[in-house]
Amino acid sequence: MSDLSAVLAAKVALRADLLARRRALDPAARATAALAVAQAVAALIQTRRPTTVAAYVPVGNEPGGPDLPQALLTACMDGTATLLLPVLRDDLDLDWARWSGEPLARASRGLRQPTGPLLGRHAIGHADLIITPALAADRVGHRLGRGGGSYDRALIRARPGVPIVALLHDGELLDRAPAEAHDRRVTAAVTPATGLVRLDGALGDDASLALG
Ligand SMILES: Nc1nc2c(c(=O)[nH]1)N(C=O)[C@@H](CNc1ccc(C(=O)N[C@@H](CCC(=O)O)C(=O)O)cc1)CN2
Ligand SMILES: Nc1ncnc2c1ncn2[C@@H]1O[C@H](COP(=O)(O)OP(=O)(O)OP(=O)(O)O)[C@@H](O)[C@H]1O
Repeated sequence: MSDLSAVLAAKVALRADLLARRRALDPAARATAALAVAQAVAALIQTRRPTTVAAYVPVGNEPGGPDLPQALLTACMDGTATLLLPVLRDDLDLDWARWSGEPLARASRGLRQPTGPLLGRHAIGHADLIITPALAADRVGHRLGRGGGSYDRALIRARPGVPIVALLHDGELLDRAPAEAHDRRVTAAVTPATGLVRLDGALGDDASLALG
């Protein structure tokens, strides 16, 4: 097997394992974990006082839970920051819309999305704090997503040096995760047990990895 197909196979196996573990989470523990993650991200917004936050709407068993956008909006409104949420394009790239609390619309893949005017793929470049979904991340910031490559594309447009924070369940911050050249790294993770963890294994390697 070539190195590349070994990495792809490792990603497929790890995704299946992580999704199965998420399905097995006890609902009460999941709700407690969601609250801990949402509170840690809200606290990060209150400390850093960003002007624009790009976040996401958790679906299914994803960390942060379904009420994450409202918790982040409340934290943003304290400091009058703008909250952007993703709108999945047909090509799996991400567009963005501002969200101020209006009802979210049901979309493909179980997603819930904002319905306001689309701001374009480059709107993520205005964010000074980016919150991403992930199935896992490792200590140097490699992020494993669902496999569409949406965030690999979107994060290329992030402003250099902006904190990029992946939200995880306990046990999803790994020592090492399989990674390919196109994988965009995150600079930090939040888990229910640890709160914010800086992933600085590649500091000095790329200024965009700094948590700031
Ligand atoms: N909440 C969230 N939004 C996101 C992502 C994500 O991973 N999570 N994405 C990351 O790139 C993009 C969308 N890509 C996605 C790819 C696959 C599935 C998916 O497998 N959905 C399940 C249903 C959800 C569940 O219950 O877990 C499905 O279709 O069976 C969802 C989103 C942009 N927005
Ligand atoms: N910059 C890019 N432009 C176009 N396609 C890309 C880019 N980056 C990654 N891809 C494609 O996306 C696919 C999935 O990549 P990968 O397995 O890293 O997704 P992921 O990060 O787990 O998913 P997601 O970001 O959607 O959560 C790959 O086939 C890859 O070729």
